[in-house]
Amino acid sequence: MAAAAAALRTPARLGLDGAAAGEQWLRKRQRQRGPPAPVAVPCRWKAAAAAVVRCQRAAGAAIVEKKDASVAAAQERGGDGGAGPGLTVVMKFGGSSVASAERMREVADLVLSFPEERPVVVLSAMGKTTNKLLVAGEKAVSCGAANVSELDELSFIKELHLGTIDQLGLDRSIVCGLLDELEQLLKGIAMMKELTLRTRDYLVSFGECMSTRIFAALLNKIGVKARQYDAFEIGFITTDDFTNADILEATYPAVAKRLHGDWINDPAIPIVTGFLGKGWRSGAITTLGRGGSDLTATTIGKALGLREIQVWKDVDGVLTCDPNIHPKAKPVPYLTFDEAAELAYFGAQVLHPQSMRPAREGDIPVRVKNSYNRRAPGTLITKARDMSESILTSIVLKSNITMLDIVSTRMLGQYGFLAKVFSIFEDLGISVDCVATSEVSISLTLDPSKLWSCELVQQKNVWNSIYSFLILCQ
Ligand SMILES: Nc1ncnc2c1ncn2[C@@H]1O[C@H](COP(=O)(O)OP(=O)(O)O)[C@@H](O)[C@H]1O
Ligand SMILES: N[C@@H](CC(=O)OP(=O)(O)O)C(=O)O
Repeated sequence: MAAAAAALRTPARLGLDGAAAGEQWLRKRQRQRGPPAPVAVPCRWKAAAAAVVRCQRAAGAAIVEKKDASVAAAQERGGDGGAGPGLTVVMKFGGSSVASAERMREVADLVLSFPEERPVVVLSAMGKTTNKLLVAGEKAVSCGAANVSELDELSFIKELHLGTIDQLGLDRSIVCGLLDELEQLLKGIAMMKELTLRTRDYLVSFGECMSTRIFAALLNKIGVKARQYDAFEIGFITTDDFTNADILEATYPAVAKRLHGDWINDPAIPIVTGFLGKGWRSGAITTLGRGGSDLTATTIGKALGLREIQVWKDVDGVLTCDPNIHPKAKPVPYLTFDEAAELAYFGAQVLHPQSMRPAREGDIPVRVKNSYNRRAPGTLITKARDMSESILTSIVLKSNITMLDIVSTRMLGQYGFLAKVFSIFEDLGISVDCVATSEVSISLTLDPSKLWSCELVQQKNVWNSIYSFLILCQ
């Protein structure tokens, strides 16, 4: 892998210094683009705006609504993902892909190596920035406001971002305001001696806000017009479940309207923050759960009805198992949305568990590729695939499972027993992963992220309801 990456970094291939690659790309783009077309169906957007209002009045309904207004609108627009003037693909780059100045250059080169595409770029925070921000927040709770400036993690984040900007020859002012704001926030946490989930989301948002600003500035410097967007400012509307928010249906028309409208009026590659949204009730910054930039990418793909969603990682696609467990894991060439969703849900860290949903709903292929080894074919995820040869697709390991065994002879020949058990979990809002039953027992595994994020395990009444049910069963 190191050899492949080194080969791709030759100056001839990069060609970024003289802005030649950028200018070449721009010229080709202008030849292909032709005259800008108006937004084809303005009445659709009025319908979408009405949907936003409905969502604000009844969030619950908005969460469960499955209607695909944005997909229909995008398709009716004449297929922005086709040969028309619109954007064609999403290219999402994870933290490992943009971990340094050298990696940012490499990714810029990679984006420009597809001159036939009109991409939307989604970025995660640089390298391990999100983890560092979280540790800084934890430390700030007890370190005292006077000591915040000395936190190792804050110094690391400052050095990483300012160092990257210097190496790329950009202006430090791109992130100076954000770094000051970050330090102020950490001082606020230190003064309050508390780090709420809401503050945690605000805190980690600095990672994506900085990486996207740096990358957009890099593209502009090399002569490729790019425009940075904070997802929470362009219509990514979510539930107010801080650290694990769900995207609301109103997001699709809002995001499509903004990105498509800007592109038509003044074409520039959109560079969008992954992972972030805006709580519909609180108006505060939310996050989509760890690894949530994948979901940002598929949401944009569906919103704009794009041709393809590309998710660029540091591995050759979805592998037959976690390479940290078995280094000889092999890439899986094809997967269905359902298989990928299941793998992600049951622990394959490579994709965000919810990320397949928008892609499946919009029927947009997802390609998982390696930004360190771009020639590797990667994994193509689509609605259906040839299953005739497949025996075992991939193996995942999910640790920290909470398992509950309910054993009672009162189940024998009875009806409604399972219904009673599951109604308790429904009341408590606990998601059940796996179920096995026999005539006298039920074994359940519970989704740990929901358990811990809701802090349900600490609520006595939860366990009281389960215990009293178990006693009833005896
Ligand atoms: N089945 C799997 N296939 C591929 N990668 C996996 C799998 N299970 C776990 N991983 C891990 O997921 C990592 C890629 O996901 P992630 O770190 O979220 O990437 P990024 O930050 O680039 O989006 C890989 O480096 C690998 O260690
Ligand atoms: N930066 C966030 C969001 C994300 O998607 O990251 P990555 O693409 O590097 O997994 C995280 O670390 O969770």
